[in-house]
Amino acid sequence: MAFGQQINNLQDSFEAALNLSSSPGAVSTSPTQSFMNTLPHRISTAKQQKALKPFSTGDIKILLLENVNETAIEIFTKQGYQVEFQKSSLPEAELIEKIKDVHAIGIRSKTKLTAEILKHAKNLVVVGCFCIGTNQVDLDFAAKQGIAVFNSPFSNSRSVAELVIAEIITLARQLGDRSIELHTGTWNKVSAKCWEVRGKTLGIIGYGHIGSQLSVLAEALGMNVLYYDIVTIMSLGTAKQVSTLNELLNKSDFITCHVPATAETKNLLSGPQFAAMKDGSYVINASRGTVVDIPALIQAMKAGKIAGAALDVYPNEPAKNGAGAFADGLNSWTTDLVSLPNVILTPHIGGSTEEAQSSIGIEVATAVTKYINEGNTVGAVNFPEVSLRALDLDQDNTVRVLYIHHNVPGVLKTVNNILSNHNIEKQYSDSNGDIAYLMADISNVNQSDIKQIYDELNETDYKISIRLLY
Ligand SMILES: NC(=O)C1=CN([C@@H]2O[C@H](COP(=O)(O)OP(=O)(O)OC[C@H]3O[C@@H](n4cnc5c(N)ncnc54)[C@H](O)[C@@H]3O)[C@@H](O)[C@H]2O)C=CC1
Ligand SMILES: O=C(O)C(=O)COP(=O)(O)O
Repeated sequence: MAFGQQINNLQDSFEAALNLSSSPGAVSTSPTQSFMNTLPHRISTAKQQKALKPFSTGDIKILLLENVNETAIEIFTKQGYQVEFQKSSLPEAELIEKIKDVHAIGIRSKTKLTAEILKHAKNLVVVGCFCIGTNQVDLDFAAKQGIAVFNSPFSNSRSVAELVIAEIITLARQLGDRSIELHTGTWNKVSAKCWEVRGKTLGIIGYGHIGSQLSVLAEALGMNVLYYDIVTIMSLGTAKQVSTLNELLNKSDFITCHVPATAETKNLLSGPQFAAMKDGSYVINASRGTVVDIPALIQAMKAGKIAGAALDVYPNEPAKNGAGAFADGLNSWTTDLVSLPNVILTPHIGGSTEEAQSSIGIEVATAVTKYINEGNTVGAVNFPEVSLRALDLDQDNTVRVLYIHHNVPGVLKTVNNILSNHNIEKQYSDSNGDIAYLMADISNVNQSDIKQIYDELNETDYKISIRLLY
């Protein structure tokens, strides 16, 4: 089949690019490591009770939650990692138990990795968010623990944009209501308050990956597009950026949100914003459940101000699929919302297509693997982006030093002094806020040197986490 073949080719090319062959050895530690770690490549900071020995991919444990795509499972399994897969997210207590043991975790939008949970993650080096949003992870806390976080910044943006196009027409033609009526035997052929979308104005809040794709698709349908964003962005097609949210609200027939969940976007659309919209306008939210104040939306709909709404995301979302999962008081307004006409409710499926999930699986699993095997952080969302070309395993006695540290003066001098008896073949260092990351390949290192280098680096005050790959 053409689609399947395309996916396989994509995976092949990713793997070719990665050259995911055997892994170097490694030792590592971080201040949060338990006194006595159980894994061969982790040694205690205080007492080096484990012999330093080459790292084996077979020791790496990965927990995959929320039905992460099989493309990711394949990549991790091929590496020889130990992979545990769960279809849903986990209750907090179970997550804490499981996260204590693993080196990598793969999640989607549902699993919250708060500081409270991450502080139990004694062996964790990397989080893979198999989605776009990363608001579910405490990124700063993770960085301070030396845990890199990766996501897939655009693999599902087209899927979301297409869903929103479908919703615009569905709302304009009241398709949801007509379909429900006919399912229950009622023939209701009406044209009142049903519209073409051609010539109408779409107002996009957040003109990023999704908002800008949507803009192109909407223009192809003959819509005029306005957008509001906190940064100035060049428009695609003939879309126009407006300088205030209010201007967008006043002028648009359809308003759709594509912003991240931040303190600033919480209840971005609430009572005053609904009041500022044109009478009979439509509201769409496929970003995050915090962005639209749903009780205020219900009020505006009951008052006849808003003619329809499509929601894909909610402040509280069920942990797993199943009858009754949404209607059981998870959110106080559910009964009110479902009783309104022309409201489309979808269970956070904006990015849920075969194409998106497959390519997200490949992209994030590839980044996570490159970090575990090579220390490469290109694409990390909470770390400095550092990369050196793959370690040459044929070159004897070469060690890659991965040194994550607090971003303070004097670190390079100290670290290079420690490495100075060896030839530094390559070195790269970068910082991101309080966190900095140094990667160096050094040659002519024997087994006893490895231990000494490790011990000396481990004594430095500003280290967060150290791994030596060989
Ligand atoms: N329903 C679903 O299944 C999915 C939902 N999403 C959500 O959609 C959001 C947007 O995704 P992308 O377009 O890929 O993100 P993006 O980062 O490419 O674009 C977000 C845009 O919002 C702008 N922005 C941020 N704060 C703003 C504010 N206060 N007011 C106006 N604009 C603001 C940014 O400047 C940026 O241009 C994600 O953060 C995620 O939460 C993403 C994928 C799937
Ligand atoms: O990519 C995102 O941010 C999404 O919201 C999609 O989330 P999901 O992978 O469907 O849990």
